[in-house]
This record gives sequence, structure tokens and C-alpha cells, in this order.
Amino acid sequence: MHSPDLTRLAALPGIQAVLLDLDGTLIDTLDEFEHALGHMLAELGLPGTDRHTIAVTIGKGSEHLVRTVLARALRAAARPHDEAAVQALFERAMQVYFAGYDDAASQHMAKVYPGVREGLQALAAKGLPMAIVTNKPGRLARPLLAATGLDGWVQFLYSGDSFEKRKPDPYPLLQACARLGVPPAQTLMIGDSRNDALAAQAAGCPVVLLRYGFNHGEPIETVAADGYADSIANIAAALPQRAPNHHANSNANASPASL
Ligand SMILES: O=C(O)COP(=O)(O)O
Ligand SMILES: [Mg+2]
Repeated sequence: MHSPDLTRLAALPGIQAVLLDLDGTLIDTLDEFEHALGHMLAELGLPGTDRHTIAVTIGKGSEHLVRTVLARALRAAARPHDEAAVQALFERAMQVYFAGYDDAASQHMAKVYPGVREGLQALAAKGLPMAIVTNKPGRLARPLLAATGLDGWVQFLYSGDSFEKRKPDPYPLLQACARLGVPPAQTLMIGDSRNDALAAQAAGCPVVLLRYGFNHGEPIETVAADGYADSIANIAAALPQRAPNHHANSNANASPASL
């Protein structure tokens, strides 16, 4: 049985491919972010931040996260916290942030959400090629996908630094659709945030949002979408088998090693 919230999804015209967000959709990375940002702030001699601030700031790329957290920490330390003050610390902050993130990665703090592995397996069994479109930088996303084994399910990864434009701009999604050889209208975006929905809608892709992700701290159903789901396994169950006469771009069949 389909969840009632996914009935619109079952009625969508022939989905031929799937694009997946990463943070908040496939993997719960909050512990990694907390570790990396804690390391960064300690190295810079600034007060720590809290999990809620991190959770509501995730999803717009590392630079946005680091700038936001820096500004708050400077304010908490009663220091100037305008753009110039943040900029003065930014380069060093990014360096120590990445070092902290590498350390978190080596401790395997990331957790694959329930229903993801089964869901990806079911989507693959339906003949749907998949790619990841995340705002996370590639140097953080690639090891995470390798460590969790999720890279084995997807054709390729577009990260926050693959192009000059990132979500909510539709550009990375349009590039992914072109590489998969599937029109946007037949490519389903699965994400956890307003950023994913805006990018999908601007690209002309249908979009389903997960209820468990970050969404900048807002309830997900405040964001317009074609469906809302509690797991990727539920989304997979609501999608029909891919039509057999599909002509996917053979370039899409890159091995996971090309991530
Ligand atoms: O902001 C980030 O680093 C990642 O965000 P995304 O995987 O949800 O696009
Ligand atoms: Mg996300």
C-alpha cells in the first residue's frame, strides 16, 4: 500500500531516473558537522555552538555554514561580527573546519537513515538510474559515500563545488538530467529541504521531500512538493517500474569509482 501522501507521486508520468540530495536525505551528518564546527571554534578560540543552530543552517553548503556559525560565535564573544570580521577569519576557519570534518569522518559518525539502503536497492530494482546532487563539497561528500557504501548505488555525484551554481539554482539538476539522458519532467528529485524543492521546481523536476531531514528548521510540509515521505523505501514502493523503452544516456553508466 502507498502512503496517502505519495498518491500524487504514483500518478506522475513515467519517472525514468532519480536525483538524491545527501545531507538530511541519505545520511544524518549532524554529529559530523557538530564535531567539525566544535573543532573549528576551539582552534579559533571562540565559544562553541549548539546542535540546533547547526541543524537549521545545514543544506546551503559549507561556506554558508561556516560563515553563519562564525558570525554567531563572534557575537557570543562580544566581538565585531559583521561581514568584514567574518571574512578576516574565513580562510583559516575553512581549513580547520575541513581538518575537523576529516577527523569526524575517520570516526564514522555519520548515520545512514532508516529505509535508505532498502530504498536505493528497490529503486535500482525498478531500473531507475540514480545520481546525487548535494551542496556539500566533493572532498567531504566522496569519502562519506565511500565509507557508507552508498556510492555503489549511484551513477555519479554532483557536489557543491562541481559547478559555480548550486541548489536552489536548477543548474546542477539540469546537468544531472542531461548526463542521465532523461528529461527533467521524468526525473524525480528526492530531498529534505526548501532548497531541494526550489531547485527541482526551477529545473522542471517533480520533487518528493523526506520528513526526517533538516529543512532549515521548518516543518517540511510548509514547502510545496509533489509528495512527502517518511523514508526512501516508501518512495520506492510508490514508484512504478521504469518503462522498458527508455533510452538512457550510456555515459550515465559510469562506475562508482568516478565519483
Ligand atoms: O549544506 C551542505 O553541506 C549539504 O547540503 P545537502 O546535501 O543537503 O545539499
Ligand atoms: Mg539536504
